[in-house]
Amino acid sequence: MADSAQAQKLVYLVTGGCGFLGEHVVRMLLQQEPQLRELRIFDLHLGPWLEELKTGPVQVTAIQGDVTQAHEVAAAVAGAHVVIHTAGLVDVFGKTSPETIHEVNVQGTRNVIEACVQTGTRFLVYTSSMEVVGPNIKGQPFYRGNENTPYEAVHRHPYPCSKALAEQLVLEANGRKVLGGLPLVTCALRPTGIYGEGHQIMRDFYHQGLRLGGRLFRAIPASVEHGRVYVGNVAWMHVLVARELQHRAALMGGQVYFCYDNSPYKSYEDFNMEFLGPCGLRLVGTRPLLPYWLLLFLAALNVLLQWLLRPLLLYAPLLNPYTLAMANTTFTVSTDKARRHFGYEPLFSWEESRTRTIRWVQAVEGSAQ
Ligand SMILES: NC(=O)c1ccc[n+]([C@@H]2O[C@H](COP(=O)([O-])OP(=O)(O)OC[C@H]3O[C@@H](n4cnc5c(N)ncnc54)[C@H](O)[C@@H]3O)[C@@H](O)[C@H]2O)c1
Ligand SMILES: C[C@@H](CO)CCC[C@@H](C)[C@H]1CC[C@H]2[C@@H]3[C@H](O)C=C4C[C@@H](O)CC[C@]4(C)[C@H]3CC[C@]12C
Repeated sequence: MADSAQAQKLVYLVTGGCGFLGEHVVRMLLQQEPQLRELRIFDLHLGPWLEELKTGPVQVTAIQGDVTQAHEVAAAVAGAHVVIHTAGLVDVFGKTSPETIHEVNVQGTRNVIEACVQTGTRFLVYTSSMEVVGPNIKGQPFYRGNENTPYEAVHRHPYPCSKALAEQLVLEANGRKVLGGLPLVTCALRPTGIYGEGHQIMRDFYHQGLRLGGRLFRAIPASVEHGRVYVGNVAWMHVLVARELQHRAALMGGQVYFCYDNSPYKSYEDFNMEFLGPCGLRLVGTRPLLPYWLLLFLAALNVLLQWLLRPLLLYAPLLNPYTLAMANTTFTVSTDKARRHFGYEPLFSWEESRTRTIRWVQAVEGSAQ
C-alpha cells in the first residue's frame, strides 16, 4: 500500500493507452492507483474520451506518438517512474506486413527499453501474450498449464514471433543500469484471449451473426478449450504488478505471469455465446457443421484471395490457417503465480465480467440500429 510520503508522487506512462486493453488500464490506474500524480497516455491515435479524464485530480497528459520513433518514445518516458508498455500491432489476419509488425512490436519495445535506460525510468511492465508460448505450429494442446509447464514454443506467424522476441528483450533488460546507476526492473504479463467492453472481434462475430439471421454456425468442436480473460482483470493485474514491482523487485524482476481470472474453460465459440446468446444469437450445431479438411481448404482459399485481391482491396477475413489452428487447439492456463508473487486476485467475478460484456454488446446493438 502507498505510504503517505509517496502519495500522489508518481508519474506513469501507458503506451498504447487508447487501445482496447490500454483504455481499461488507463481507467483502472485512475481509479485504483492512489500514488498517481501524472498519467501519460502515449498512442499513435488518441481517443476523444481522453478529454473527460482531464478534469480529475490526476494530471492526464495525452501524447500522440509512434513507438517506432525512438526520440518520441524517449521524450514521453523522460521523468516517468513506471512504464506500462501495451502498444502493439495485434494482427493475425494479414492486414499488416510482417515487417511492420516486427517494427512496431519488436523495435518499438526496444525503443521503450532504451528510453527507460537513457532517462532513468526504473520500472517497466510489458504486455506480452499467451502466444509467446503457444499454440505452436504443431497444434499441440496446452491443457491448464502454468508458467513452468514444458511446451515446445515454435512459431512461424509474424505476430507471435514478434511478441516472443519483444518479451525476451524486456526480460533480458531486467537489471540493466538506468541513468543514475540504479537497476531497471522489468516483467511481462501474458494474457490469454482478452474479452470485454471494446473487444473488436466480439463485435465482428456479433455483426456476422446478425447478418446470418441471428445464427452462428459451429466450426470448432466444443471439446477444444480456449483460454480467455476479462479485460478489467487484465487491466487490474497491470496496475497491481506495476505497483508491487516497486516493492518486490528481487522477486518479480525478470518474471513472466500469465493473466488469468475465473472465466470458464470453453471452446472459443461456446465462450462467445455466453455474451452473444443473451443478445439474441444462436450457435447452430452441437458438432462442427463442416469437416476440418473443408475448413482448412476454405482458410487456404482465403489466403489465396487475400493475395490476389491485395492490389485492389484489403481482404482480411477472420478465417485463415493460423486463426483456425488457434481456435482448434486447446490452450488454457491454470496458475496462481501472480497471486503468490504480488497478491493478485481478480477484481471482477465471472458473473460481473459476463454481465458487463453483455451490456456492452447490447449497447453495440443499440448504436448499430
Ligand atoms: N487482444 C487480446 O486478446 C490480447 C491478448 C494478449 C495480449 N495482447 C496484447 O495486448 C496489447 C494491447 O492489445 P489490444 O488488443 O488492446 O490491441 P489494440 O490494437 O486495441 O491496442 C493497441 C494500441 O497500440 C497502439 N499502437 C499501435 N501501433 C503503435 C505505434 N507504432 N505507436 C504507438 N502506439 C501504437 C494502437 O493505436 C492501439 O491503441 C498488445 O501488445 C497485444 O499484443 C492482446
Ligand atoms: C474458425 C472460426 C470459426 O468461428 C473461429 C476463428 C476464431 C479466431 C478469429 C480467434 C480464435 C483465437 C483467437 C486469438 C486468441 O484468443 C488469442 C489471441 C492472443 C492475442 O495476443 C491477440 C489476439 C489473439 C490472436 C486472438 C485473435 C482471434 C482468434 C485467432
